[in-house]
Amino acid sequence: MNQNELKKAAAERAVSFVQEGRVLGVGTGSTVDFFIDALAASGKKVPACVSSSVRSTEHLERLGFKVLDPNEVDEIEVYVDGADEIDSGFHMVKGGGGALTREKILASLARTYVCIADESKLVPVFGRFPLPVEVIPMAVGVVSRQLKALGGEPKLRDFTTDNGCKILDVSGLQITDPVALEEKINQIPGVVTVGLFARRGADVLLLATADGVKESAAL
Ligand SMILES: O=C[C@H](O)[C@H](O)[C@H](O)COP(=O)(O)O
Repeated sequence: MNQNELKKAAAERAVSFVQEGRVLGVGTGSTVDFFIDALAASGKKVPACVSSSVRSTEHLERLGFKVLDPNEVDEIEVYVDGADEIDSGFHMVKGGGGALTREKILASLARTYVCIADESKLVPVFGRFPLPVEVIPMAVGVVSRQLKALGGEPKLRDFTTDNGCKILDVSGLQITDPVALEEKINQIPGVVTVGLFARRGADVLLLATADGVKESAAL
């Protein structure tokens, strides 16, 4: 199976976690695109979704789903999203698609976070994928200097987020304590969100491997 087939397999398995009659949280990315298609094909009755990006909202609406503003929702039963890297503690690096801030907001509203990924995303230690940091545009310079002081090499992505902000992709960081680093980077003035999801990681991991989709729950 190639990587897209694995992503699709994980996405299709996630449909079984969707609770009919409850608002569903939907993340962003190529794996989530497969999930949205699989959900539509399943015929499951979802009264409404909340989405972490314009891209996913448009995809959902095209397939006939109602999408609510998160301000209209107090809690999401299940949130389905992908990851760029995930470790054995179900912490994640996210933001390859630039949707990290809205993803973190939806994750905070969710009772159950279901992460869907192919096996290449499971890592012993974060760092292979550059860490995305969403930044207020006028703070790109100052935040870059602070990230360099932490040992990182920030690179400005040629991209503007749905929130009108910029993204610094930071390589070279030693991410041995994801919870501590998430807090530290979030405290830099000008940072909107760091793409480390450590304080609130996933609850369920659906990891697609050559031997099938492996399902595990956080301890
Ligand atoms: O901003 C995007 C998200 O964090 C995605 O969940 C992440 O980049 C994984 O994307 P993909 O499913 O395309 O590998």
